[in-house]
Amino acid sequence: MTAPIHSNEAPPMATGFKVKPQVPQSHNNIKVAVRLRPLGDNEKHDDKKKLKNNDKRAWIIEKNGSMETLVQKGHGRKIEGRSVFSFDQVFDEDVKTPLLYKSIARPMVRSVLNGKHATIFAYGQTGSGKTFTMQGDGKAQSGQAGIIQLVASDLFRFMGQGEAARREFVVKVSYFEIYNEKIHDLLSDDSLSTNTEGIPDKRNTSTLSSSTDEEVKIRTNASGEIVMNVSQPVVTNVDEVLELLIEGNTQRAVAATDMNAHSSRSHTVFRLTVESRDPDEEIHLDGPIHDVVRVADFNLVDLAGSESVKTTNTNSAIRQREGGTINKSLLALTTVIHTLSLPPKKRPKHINYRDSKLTRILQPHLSGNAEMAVLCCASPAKAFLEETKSTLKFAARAKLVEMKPKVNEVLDDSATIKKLQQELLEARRIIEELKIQVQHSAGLQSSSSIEDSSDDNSLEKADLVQHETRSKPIHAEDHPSDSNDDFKPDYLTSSKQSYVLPQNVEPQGLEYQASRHSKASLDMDQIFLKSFSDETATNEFLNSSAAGFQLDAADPRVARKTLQRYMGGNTQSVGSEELFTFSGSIDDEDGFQRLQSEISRATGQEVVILTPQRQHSTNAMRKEFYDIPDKKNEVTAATEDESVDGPEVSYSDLSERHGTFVSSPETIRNATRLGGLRRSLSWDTMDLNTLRRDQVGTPLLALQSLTTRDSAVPDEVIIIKDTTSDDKYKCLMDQMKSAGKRIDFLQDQLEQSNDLVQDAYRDLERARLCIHDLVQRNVEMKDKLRRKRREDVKDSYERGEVVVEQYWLLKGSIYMSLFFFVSGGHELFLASAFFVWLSIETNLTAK
Ligand SMILES: Nc1ncnc2c1ncn2[C@@H]1O[C@H](COP(=O)(O)OP(=O)(O)OP(=O)(O)O)[C@@H](O)[C@H]1O
Repeated sequence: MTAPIHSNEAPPMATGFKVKPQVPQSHNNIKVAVRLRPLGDNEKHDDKKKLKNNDKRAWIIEKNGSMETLVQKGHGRKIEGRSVFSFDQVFDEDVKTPLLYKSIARPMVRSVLNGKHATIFAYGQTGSGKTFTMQGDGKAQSGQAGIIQLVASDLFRFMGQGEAARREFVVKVSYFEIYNEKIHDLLSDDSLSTNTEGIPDKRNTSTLSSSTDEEVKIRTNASGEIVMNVSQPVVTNVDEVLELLIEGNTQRAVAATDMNAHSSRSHTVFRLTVESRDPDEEIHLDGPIHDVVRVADFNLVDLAGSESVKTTNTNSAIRQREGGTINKSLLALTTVIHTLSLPPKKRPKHINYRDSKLTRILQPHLSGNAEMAVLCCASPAKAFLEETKSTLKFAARAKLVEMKPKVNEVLDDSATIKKLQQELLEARRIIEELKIQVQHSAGLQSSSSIEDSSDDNSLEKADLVQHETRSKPIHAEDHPSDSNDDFKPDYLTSSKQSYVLPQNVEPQGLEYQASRHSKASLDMDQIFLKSFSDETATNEFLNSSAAGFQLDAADPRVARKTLQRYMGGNTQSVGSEELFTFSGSIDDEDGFQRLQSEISRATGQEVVILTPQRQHSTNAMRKEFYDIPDKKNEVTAATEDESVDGPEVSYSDLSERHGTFVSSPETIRNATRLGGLRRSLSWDTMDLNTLRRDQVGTPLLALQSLTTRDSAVPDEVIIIKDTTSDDKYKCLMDQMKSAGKRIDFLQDQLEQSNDLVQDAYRDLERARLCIHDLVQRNVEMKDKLRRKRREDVKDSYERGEVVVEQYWLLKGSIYMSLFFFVSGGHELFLASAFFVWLSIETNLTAK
């Protein structure tokens, strides 16, 4: 065994060498460690000079502060970056992988569990020990674990420790290689074969590239992430991870070269994707709850060895081609690393990650959002001095690259699904509600159109309404027997009776039959609901909520409160003086029996009235609507402060104002006891109370809810109109109301048109001012123009005068000079010629 050349001593003074590491000590830089492998057998024996092992080595390791340094042996000048290289750690051949793992990779495992990406890649010349470092000796049952095995083991171990123990984890594995610039999924079903030993198969790489594996495509998704369609089995323990590693290895492109009997001819990426969520942590976005999920990838990259043709099998064209693409992609990696290592100011904006598949895949991590470590494997042998130097130079460059890993959190997929499902349900619910409303308003419209058709005679109109309603009784003949195929409601189909109503008893709108445990929904078309209360407030309330209840109450507040409480139910009035005379409490079974027989006698039909189930319903209702706990077995009595209907002024007051009074049995009982209400009828229809809060105000839904009730449901219910109701008054009220609305509308219109007129007037004013302004400016401009023109004319005139004068002077001078010339006055001729010349000259210069 070679003695470790790992010295903590100060560097030899003789060399005068002082290590000044250029490597920044930033915590966030790529971690770089160098691992020297033991001398190979051929390196030991191949030494013709019969040197001792120590002498065959080209490097010694020295410690310098926090850095470790590789110093080239016997090199005269010690220059950092040439013969001296400093790194975080340098491991000599005696150091076992677990030690290396502990100081370099273990902290990264914890980071990945916390949601940070991480990448470790093994770099170095072919045969330098990259695969050995990453995968150990590749055997399943061997003690020589590699980084991948150790990472997997710690990953699952740390999950159960500390903070991580609170979280839920999902681990997925993908394993792919880049061979001849093509990506192959090593875990895809069709590519797997079994090799229990896990030794990389010496797959005949001559056939590999052809067609055995389908090439995996890289694409960028909508959110800018790089995605590949590789298999990602979920693993739950370290054994499963190792099985996949072994399975994948059977597919790796490996071949024997002169340098390495199992030389990797491809770059491989073993990726552990760790997703985790804290079950207690959730956020609310637009209502629904979302889990926050941390997703981190741990890339364990075993690069193919950088190689020169001389050291590998040069005879094979395939090997040479492989070597070419390997070197090309390693060059791309080196270029990217080099660019990233430049100071920000010198760094180009665009980095060519797309130059190779390797850099493209590693781009998200290389670009900074990851913890990264480079394990540079090298041979200490003198024979590979240049190759090792090249590796160390790469390592030194990598050391300069700064990383900024962050925790990667996303919204849970399943939460997204949940959200969509909720949205779908909500949409369905809204559609159902809308359908019901449409059907309901269609019913109301048909009635109101009849009403509207006769404005003059409201009594006639009321008759029409009655006739319309009467003409559509719900009989068994209209609704053939129920079947599971069509969902015709039981209570619409089970009646075997037809109604022959007495003249003075008219069904007013709502007519239906119900039977217990009906499973179908109501046919909404058949239902016509109308309010005939003489309480304005109540009417308003009922109309606005499209409910079909009749209710009399002295105090509108009481009415409203009662309605709110009973909205899901069916509070109806049967209070006809002519028809029924009923006194005494009706909240007992006897009372109802008697009432029932009264109505039956009057109508000639057998009628079952809803039984109150008073205590149960009240308690349920208390709970549901008011959040008041059950008052077990307590009969609620109406008091001044708390009655079923809310606070009331006095019962005698009620009786004075309403000879016929409908309210809860309790109110009636108490009122009767006080002697105020002689002929009052009332019953509860608690069975029709809504099941849910959102059904309040939607009687049809409430009726539907009958179908799901376990409690006794009446077989038949007939709503009977009190013939004493003043339809005329009601119609007038309606008309008044609509007239009021119309007045309001016209008032609005008037106000709006007032506004419009005012706006138009303001605009007109503005336009007038503008025109005035323009006219003013026009006049001013014209004035200016006139003045200017006058001045110009004057100027030109003046200039013209000068020219005329000059012209005549010149002409005169010429004639004179001619005269003097002819007359022989030469001196005078010369003088006049000079004058001509002078005036011409002056004129020219002036121009
Ligand atoms: N630190 C080490 N201790 C013991 N043996 C080692 C060590 N490093 C490498 N080896 C051995 O050296 C040989 C070559 O190693 P390995 O296959 O890991 O090289 P490589 O860098 O992956 O080469 P290539 O790039 O060609 O795939 C293997 O037989 C391996 O067992």
